[in-house]
Amino acid sequence: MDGCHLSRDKLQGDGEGCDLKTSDYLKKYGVRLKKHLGQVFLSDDRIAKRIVKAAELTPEDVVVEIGAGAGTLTEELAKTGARVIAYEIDESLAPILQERLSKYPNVELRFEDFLKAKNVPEGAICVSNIPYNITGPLMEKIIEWKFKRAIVMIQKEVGERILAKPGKKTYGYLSVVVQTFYEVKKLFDVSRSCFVPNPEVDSTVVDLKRKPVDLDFEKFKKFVSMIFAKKRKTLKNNLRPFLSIFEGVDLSRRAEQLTVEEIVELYEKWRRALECSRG
Ligand SMILES: C[S@@+](CC[C@H](N)C(=O)[O-])C[C@H]1O[C@@H](n2cnc3c(N)ncnc32)[C@H](O)[C@@H]1O
Repeated sequence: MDGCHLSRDKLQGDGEGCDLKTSDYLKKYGVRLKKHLGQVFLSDDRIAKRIVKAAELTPEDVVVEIGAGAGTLTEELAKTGARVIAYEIDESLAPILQERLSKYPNVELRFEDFLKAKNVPEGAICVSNIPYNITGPLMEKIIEWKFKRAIVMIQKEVGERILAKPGKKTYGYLSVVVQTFYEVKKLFDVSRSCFVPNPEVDSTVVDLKRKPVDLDFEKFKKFVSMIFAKKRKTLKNNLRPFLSIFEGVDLSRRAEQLTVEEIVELYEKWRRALECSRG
């Protein structure tokens, strides 16, 4: 079959058959890909189209893309008419992005590290194929910037952790932190053969919808790290310095057995007690 095979649940590519636009641009500008920046680029714009379709963008929306790469996804976002702010840390990609995107006045390119970005519009929609080597810190940034929705392509195994329910082996810190702030849904898997170069892993596209939750994120992260510090130990063990706060609470379970709501309830108890003790 020519090109990437499209199926309902999984998009597969056959490498050579995929649209070579991305490779052509890289060749034209002599750009060498940087593994340490997680540079695996979509080589099939049908996947970019499918991601953008799922986002249901309108010209009134503000979209933030983390890691524009060679602009395959950015160009599809631009076509929706939404205001697109695309971050890219690697300035050597500027000639490609400028050639591909200069015809779209609704696109703003920001050549900076998204992890250090200061003026990200709060409450925007994030649509990104994110660099896999920094998925954890980027997910935390997505929460901090209060994106109202985030449609992100991530490594399949990380997707499983984000989507995991209590009692599953993959349920842990990342599942709890993300699911506290977002309703999470899997959209579809993408085969490794749809990227240049082919990564060693498959990908998943997940859809995150912001919940009306207002928590002190820094404190919450600290609490969740603490209860998952020794994953196989009970809450009693992990919360040892604070046992007096939890008198009368059953701490015989492990954090991985608790729902997100139960964890938020314990966190609120802990936070209130610490605030009271400080007067
Ligand atoms: C997985 S590639 C995706 C590229 C493109 N969006 C696509 O789908 O083909 C991730 C991109 O993020 C960029 N990147 C890595 N770390 C970054 C950071 N801290 N801030 C902004 N961009 C970053 C990389 O240079 C790379 O271009």
